[in-house]
Amino acid sequence: MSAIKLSHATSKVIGKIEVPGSKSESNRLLLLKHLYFPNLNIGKISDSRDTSFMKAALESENSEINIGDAGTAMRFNTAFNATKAGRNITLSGSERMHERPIGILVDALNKLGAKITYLDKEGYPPLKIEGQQLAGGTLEIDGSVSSQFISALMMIGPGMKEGIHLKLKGFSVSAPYIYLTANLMRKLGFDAKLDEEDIIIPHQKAKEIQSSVVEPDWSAASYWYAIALLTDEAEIYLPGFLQHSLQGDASVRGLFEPLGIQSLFIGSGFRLKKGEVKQQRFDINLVHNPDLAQTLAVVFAAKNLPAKITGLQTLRIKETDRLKALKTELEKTGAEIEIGDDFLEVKKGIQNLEGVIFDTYEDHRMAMAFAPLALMAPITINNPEVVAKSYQSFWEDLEAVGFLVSWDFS
Ligand SMILES: O=C(O)C1=C[C@@H](OP(=O)(O)O)[C@@H](O)[C@H](O)C1
Ligand SMILES: C=C(OP(=O)(O)O)C(=O)O
Repeated sequence: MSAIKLSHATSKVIGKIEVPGSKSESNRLLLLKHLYFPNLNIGKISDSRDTSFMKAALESENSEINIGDAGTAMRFNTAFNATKAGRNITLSGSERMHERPIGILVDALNKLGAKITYLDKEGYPPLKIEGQQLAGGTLEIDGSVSSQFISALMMIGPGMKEGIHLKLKGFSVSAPYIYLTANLMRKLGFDAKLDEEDIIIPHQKAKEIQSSVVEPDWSAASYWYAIALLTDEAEIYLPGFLQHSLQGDASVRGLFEPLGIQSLFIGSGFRLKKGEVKQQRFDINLVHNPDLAQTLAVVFAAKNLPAKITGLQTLRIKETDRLKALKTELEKTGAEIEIGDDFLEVKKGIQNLEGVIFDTYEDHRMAMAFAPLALMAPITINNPEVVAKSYQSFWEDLEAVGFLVSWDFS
C-alpha cells in the first residue's frame, strides 16, 4: 500500500496552476471525433486516466475491451460499439464498474435495435455488444440514475437515419452534463434541440471542423477553491478558464462566494481572492453538480459550518459510495456527520486532525477533497495515486505551492 504524508510549511499559498483539461469535454470530443470527425484535432485534451481509457477503447481493434474505472467512458463506449456494424466485443471494467448500473442505457439501445447482453449480472457490466446499424427513433428515458446515458444516446443521434428523440421521464440528475453534450455538439455544427421534456437530435451530416480546444476542468478547480479557503493567505491564479464555461461545475464560483472566495477574471484565466466567510449555515442542493459534493462537505466540516447538502442520491453509485466514505473519513476527525439516501449533514465540524489517516476508496475525489486539510495540520492520505483518474499532476501542483508531500510505498 502507498500513502503520503501531507503538510504545508507556511500559511500562504501563492502560485499559478495549470489545471488539466476537462475529462467530460475530452471524452465527448473523442467520441464525436470517432463517430463523425476523423481529422478533428482536440487541443489541450485531458491527460487523465479516464480519457486514456476512452481513447484506447475507441481505437481498439480487440474483441475484449476493459475500460477500468472510467464511468463516462463505459457508458459512451457502450453506445459507440452498439452502432458499429460488424463490431463484436465484450466491454468490461474494474470490480467497482461492475457494480455501477447501466441497464437504462442498454434497454434504450436495445429498443433502437442494438444487440447488447449481460455477461454477468443483469443491468451491470460486463456487456457483450454486437454492433448494428441503428435506425434511431423516439424513446422514453429515465433520467434519474445518470445523465451519462442520455449524453451517450445524444451523441450517436446524428449518425442514425431517424436521428434520436428522447422523451425524458422523471427528474433528470446532473442536467448540466446534458447541456454540455448539446453545446459541444452545437459547437461542432450539429443541431440539437432540448427543453425540460424532450431532446431532439436530427439525422445530419457532419460539417468540416478542424479543431476544438478543451477548457480546463472546473471540478478539478474546486480543490483550489478549498485551498484558498483553508489557507490564511492565497494568491492563486488559474489560467485557461472561461468566464462563460460550458461545464456545469463552473458553478463552484457561486458556491464559494458566501464562503468569501471570489473569482476575478483577469487575462485568460482567473484569480481566487480570499475574504470573510459571509454565512454561518449552509443549505445547498448539488443534484446537478455531484462532483463538487466532496469538496464542499470537507470544507464545511473544516470551517465548522453547519451545513446540509441535498440532491446527493447519485453519490452512492460513483467510484465508491461517496456518502458512506465521507461520513467514515470525516468522523475520524471527531466531526459529526449524518447521511441519508440523498443528503449529507455536517452537524459538528472537524475537532482534531492529529494523526488522522484518510482512506480513499479508489476514488480520486476522496483524495483531492481531503488534501486541503493539510493546511490545518499534517495528515496522511492512503493510496494517493487514485488522483490519476482525473488529475495526474495533483500532488506535483500542491508541491509547487509549498505543500510538503512525502511518499511512503511500504
Ligand atoms: O457526463 C459526464 O461527463 C459526467 C456526468 C456525471 O455523472 P452522472 O450523470 O452519472 O451523475 C458526473 O458525475 C461525471 O463525473 C461526469
Ligand atoms: C463520477 C465520476 O466519473 P465517472 O462517472 O466518469 O466514473 C467522477 O469523476 O467523479
